[in-house]
Amino acid sequence: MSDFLAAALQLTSTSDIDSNLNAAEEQIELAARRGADLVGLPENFAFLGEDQKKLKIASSIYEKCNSFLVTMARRYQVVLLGGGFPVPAGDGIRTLNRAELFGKDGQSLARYDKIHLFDVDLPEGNTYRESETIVSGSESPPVVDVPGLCKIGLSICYDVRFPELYRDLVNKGADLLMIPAAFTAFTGKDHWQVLLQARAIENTAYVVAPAQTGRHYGRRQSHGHAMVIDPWGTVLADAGVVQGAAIAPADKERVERIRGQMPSLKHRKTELFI
Ligand SMILES: O=C(O)CNC(=O)[C@H](CS)NC(=O)CCC(=O)C(=O)O
Repeated sequence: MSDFLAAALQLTSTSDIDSNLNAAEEQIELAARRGADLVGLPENFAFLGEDQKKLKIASSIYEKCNSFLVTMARRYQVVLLGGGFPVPAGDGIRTLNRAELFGKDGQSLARYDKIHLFDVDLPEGNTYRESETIVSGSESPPVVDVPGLCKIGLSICYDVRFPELYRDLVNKGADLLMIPAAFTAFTGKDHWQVLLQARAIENTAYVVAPAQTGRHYGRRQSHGHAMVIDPWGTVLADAGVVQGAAIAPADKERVERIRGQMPSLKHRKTELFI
């Protein structure tokens, strides 16, 4: 039996760091009490506010996130993903947007700096220019074999639209794909669940997708629906639109079983494609 419970947490983060971290701890504790071994926090869990404010206090957000994640992993004995937090980029202005996985002892297991930046003008009027405040990561995301769980691959939010990133994670052995997000309400209603299920089905892998939900500041509103999806593409848990968690069992053997039933990864003709 190598079953474990995976929790995709859902938050409504604002520009108030302390209250965001308190809300995050509350959900981590609830998930741990329900028996979760793997717990994911969404993108922007510690701060979701105006870009200029974020840049001004970036190093303090980073310090707080780092010690928070180490403390929470140890306190609640969970493998914990900080799904996206700013890390000063070294140019004194912008930041990296980092996801980092911590073990139960608080050790850092893997980290990933978001590659694909959300520079999009949405038809509803909102404009996003992530590259104005964030430097793109320069390395493909990692896969880490977490003892007692499975091989976990990292990604962040907008990455979900780039299937080649997940194919790379699966080529590196991933059984489970972490997709922490702050998906917009506008794109989320049409794209979020479809994209997540597609990534799960085409890679025959679990998807654990923590999410932001509701109104954060100004017109910024997130879609919610944090999810756990199995390697067949079935949604095992959906957090709806309130703060909380989607919690469901994951199991390495189930990945192998479903890859046996639907061996599409084995039928690839990679030699025909660039
Ligand atoms: O703003 C920050 O502080 C940090 N970054 C985010 O929240 C990012 C960029 S605005 N959000 C997304 O990538 C949403 C993608 C999305 O919604 C889609 O692909 O449709």
